[in-house]
Parts: sequence; structure tokens; C-alpha cells
Amino acid sequence: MELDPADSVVRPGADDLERAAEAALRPRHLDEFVGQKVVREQLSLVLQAAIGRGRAPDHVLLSGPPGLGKTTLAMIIAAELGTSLRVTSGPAIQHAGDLAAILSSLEENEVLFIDEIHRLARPAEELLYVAMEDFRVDVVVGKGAGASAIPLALPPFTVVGATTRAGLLPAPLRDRFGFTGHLDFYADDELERVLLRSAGLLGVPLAHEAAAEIASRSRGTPRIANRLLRRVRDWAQVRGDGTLSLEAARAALEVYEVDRRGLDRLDRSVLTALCTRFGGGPVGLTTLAVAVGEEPETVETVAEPFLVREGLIGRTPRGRVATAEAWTHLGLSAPTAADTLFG
Ligand SMILES: Nc1ncnc2c1ncn2[C@@H]1O[C@H](COP(=O)(O)OP(=O)(O)OP(=O)(O)O)[C@@H](O)[C@H]1O
Ligand SMILES: [Mg+2]
Repeated sequence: MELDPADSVVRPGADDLERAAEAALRPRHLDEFVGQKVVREQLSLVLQAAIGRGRAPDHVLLSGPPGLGKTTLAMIIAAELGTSLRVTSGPAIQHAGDLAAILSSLEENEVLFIDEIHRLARPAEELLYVAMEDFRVDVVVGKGAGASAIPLALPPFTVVGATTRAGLLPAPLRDRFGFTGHLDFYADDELERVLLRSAGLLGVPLAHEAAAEIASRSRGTPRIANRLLRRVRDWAQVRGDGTLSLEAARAALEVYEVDRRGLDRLDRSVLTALCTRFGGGPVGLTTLAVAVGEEPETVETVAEPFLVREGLIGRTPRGRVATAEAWTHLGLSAPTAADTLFG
């Protein structure tokens, strides 16, 4: 069977269909938002202070890997402020004029959510600096030598920017955010709470042990947890009695080839090749990719980040190496000379 890495149930990204399914599970208020204690407390202060002053709060930047709740928090911010949310994204804005049109139609105290803000084109970015700082947009009328810029004052509003790559944001843009919240991977007990809450909303009975089992395979990511929950629900409905028991969770996740640490087939085949065909490495990325029949880019961007994060693979100047944990995870024993290989 062909391995389509993008199709795996444990990838952090989501397509439009999935985003639609997710909408129902989004927490609407800050106190329903599980985990991220630090960001939650900081944000809550920013929002309460702004509400107290009757003013739009500072611009907020949310950064962190996919599926950790950036969009959810943006919606929560608007809801907490009792204002509406306007949504756009870096890639959706082709020309500075597109952004000017959005900005000039904003109402007082509205929240403008710009997803993937690191992908804004330079001219739009420059327009945004001015809008964020001076609440003004320069509308260009006419063309060529006869063109002139007419300054248009904007009502106070709040930009909430989201990015998976905070490092790619130019400093002048970053500096215009009064508050930056960095979202981090969730602990298993937090994901358990996400799952129990979601199960409640979906109206399915989820056993605590099943929630714990799903959580431990969800890679610290609520999106993945919710997705696995839906797959377990399918299994329970079709092959079980509808209850999401520990057995149902295990059986369903076996069907989807998600192992007890959240590795999928591609992850395991990379790890297995590294250990069994290359004695644990070091081996170059290209060689490793050929061994699993994938493009080097797929191995590097799809499988490797999680394997490295989990401490199963190390990256060295001479190539990829399997850690002791990798051998243990695969149920293999490391070769006796392995210590020298790791050096
Ligand atoms: N703290 C949380 N509590 C409960 N559910 C959460 C939490 N964070 C995220 N979720 C759920 O996970 C799903 C994905 O969250 P969201 O869309 O906000 O992620 P994101 O960071 O915007 O991802 P992307 O970078 O792909 O846009 C949503 O269904 C949301 O309900
Ligand atoms: Mg998002």
C-alpha cells in the first residue's frame, strides 16, 4: 500500500473539512481553554485591563506549532471583548490594497485576525505597521506619477496575529505587538481534559482510561487528540457498543497504526530503517529516505521533527543517529558497540 504521509491521523495540520469539524469543539471563553496556564493568565490580564478602560487592547501575537489553539484563542479574544472578529491570512492578502480595504472597513474595537502573518507580502506588511501604530492607512489614488496617498484615519482596533514561525517575522512587525503569547505542546493530563470536554460536546461516553490512552498518543497537540477521538468514536460505533472504552481506544488506534507514543507508520519505518539497516547511524538524510522509499524532504519535514522532539533520533554533523530510547521503543536491543556510534 502506498504511504501517504500527509494523510496520517497524527499530522498536526488540518484541511478545510477538518477545520469545519473542529469548529464545534472550540472553547468559546478563556476559562474553557485548557492548559497554557501562563499565556492564559497573561492574556486574561491584558483583556480585563482593556475592558476596564473601555479601550481596544494592545495588538496580540500568538505563536506556536499547528493545532495548539492559536485560532481558538483569537476567537476567544473577540468573544471576551464582546466584539466581532474579522478573519484573514497572510497568503489571502495578495496586494497591499486588499489589506487597505479590510482595514478601512473595520469598525471600532473590532478584532482583526491575521493567520499565518509571517506570510504577508512586504508591501502589505509595511501598510500594516502604520495601521497598527498610528491607526491610519494611506490610500493610494491614481497611478504612476500622478498617484497620491490620502491618509485615512482608522478607528481603534486590535490585530491578533498568528504564526507557526515567529522567527520569520521581521522585527519591526514583531515590535508592534504589545503582547506575544507563545503556545507550547500540552501535557498528557491537559489533553485528557481536552478529550473529556470534546466527548461531552459530541455526546459520546468516553472512559477516563480511554482518554488517557488517546492523550498519550496525541503528540501534545489538541487537534490530534480531537481527531483521534473521532476515529475511536467511529470504531466504537461500527465495531463496538458505542462506548469509548480503553479497549475501543486501543483497537481503533491499532487500525490507524498509531502506536503508544503517537508514532505512525512513516515514523516507525524511518526509525526501523535507522536501527536495523544502518546499525543506528549515523546515516545521511538522503540515504535514510531512500531506504524508506520517501523523499528526503518528507522524512525531514514530516517524520523527523517529532522523532527528534521525542528524543528518538538525534541529528549530528555526520547524519542521523538512533538514541537508546529508539531501540527500546522498537523492542530491539542496541548493538553492543552502539556507544561509540553515538559519539
Ligand atoms: N486549549 C485548548 N482547549 C481545548 N481545545 C483546544 C485547545 N487548543 C486547541 N483546541 C482544539 O484543537 C483544535 C485546533 O485548534 P486551533 O485551530 O486553534 O489551532 P491552531 O493553533 O490555530 O492551528 P493552525 O496553526 O493549524 O492554524 C480546535 O478544534 C480546538 O478546539
Ligand atoms: Mg489556526
